[in-house]
Amino acid sequence: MPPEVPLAIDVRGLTKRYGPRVVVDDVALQVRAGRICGFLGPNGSGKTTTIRMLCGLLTPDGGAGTVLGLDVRRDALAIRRQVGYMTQKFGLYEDLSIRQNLTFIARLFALPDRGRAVDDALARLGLAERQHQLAGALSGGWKQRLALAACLIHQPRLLLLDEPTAGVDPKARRDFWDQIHQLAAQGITVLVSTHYMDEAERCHELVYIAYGRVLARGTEAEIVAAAGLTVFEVAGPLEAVRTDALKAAPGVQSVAAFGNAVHVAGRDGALIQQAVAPLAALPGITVRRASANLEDVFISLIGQAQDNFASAPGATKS
Ligand SMILES: Nc1ncnc2c1ncn2[C@@H]1O[C@H](COP(=O)(O)OP(=O)(O)OP(=O)(O)O)[C@@H](O)[C@H]1O
Repeated sequence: MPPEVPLAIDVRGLTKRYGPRVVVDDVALQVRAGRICGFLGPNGSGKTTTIRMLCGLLTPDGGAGTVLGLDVRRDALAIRRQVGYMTQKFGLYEDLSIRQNLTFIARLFALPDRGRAVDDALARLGLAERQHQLAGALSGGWKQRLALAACLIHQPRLLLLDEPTAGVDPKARRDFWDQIHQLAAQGITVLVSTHYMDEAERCHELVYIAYGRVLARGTEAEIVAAAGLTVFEVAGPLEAVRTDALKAAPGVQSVAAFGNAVHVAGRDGALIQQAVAPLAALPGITVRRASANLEDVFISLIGQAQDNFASAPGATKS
């Protein structure tokens, strides 16, 4: 990405406390215009809180920076007008039709030509034919599409999407991601939180947060490389494999099942090899070196974070 592309999000030191608990702790985020940045982390790690500070709905207790060139502390109202925020709950009126929901949002933004803005949003998301259906009667995938239409109606330059595909079927998720990539190609910046690894892989770049702190950032390849994990895949009749013993073995940071295999990962290659070597003697079991994937890395990072932060005063528990 050429450095002359402006930063749509450029914040540092972002911090939020609830009482004695620091739920977002010194977070820095930089996302260039037109990029799709995946925001990952376990439940309760501070993603929603960070997103709400970025769109001006929550005032940070610390930190500074800009969103779309506007001051994240001073210009909250102006930021809100240029940002599309999709919440986890979609925020639709179930007893209004698709069109009525969009008209309502267009009114909230006091858009000058409401009818046209609604028509454009309906057309863009393929909702025109269903415009008179009640939102409450739509399937999860169509609700999600309507929610995306609603957050695009004022033509925002930045989309903040908080777990937009939770509970949505694979076809609808694929359509959604195609749409997100089309929007990014038009120059719209997207910060999207997700728990799905296949969605993380569709992002241009990723930020991983746990206990309110950023633990990893970069492209998928950069994050995997930086983690420096050694991974062995143990496959075969896994009933014979004592995964609890594996988890407790020195140097093992994660043991995760993938279909008929488990991935055993850690940073110390020699220790990992030592842990898995005896398994190769079990009947039908094969042990081979594998490439680390994002999930291996994130499981390993959260394990380290638990050791480092979970017992710290004010730590958030997920
Ligand atoms: N208004 C509030 N008052 C007190 N604590 C809060 C408040 N809002 C959030 N928290 C706490 O802050 C922490 C971070 O919450 P947040 O919703 O930002 O996490 P998240 O990463 O979005 O989680 P999830 O993946 O489950 O959506 C959690 O421990 C949560 O309980």
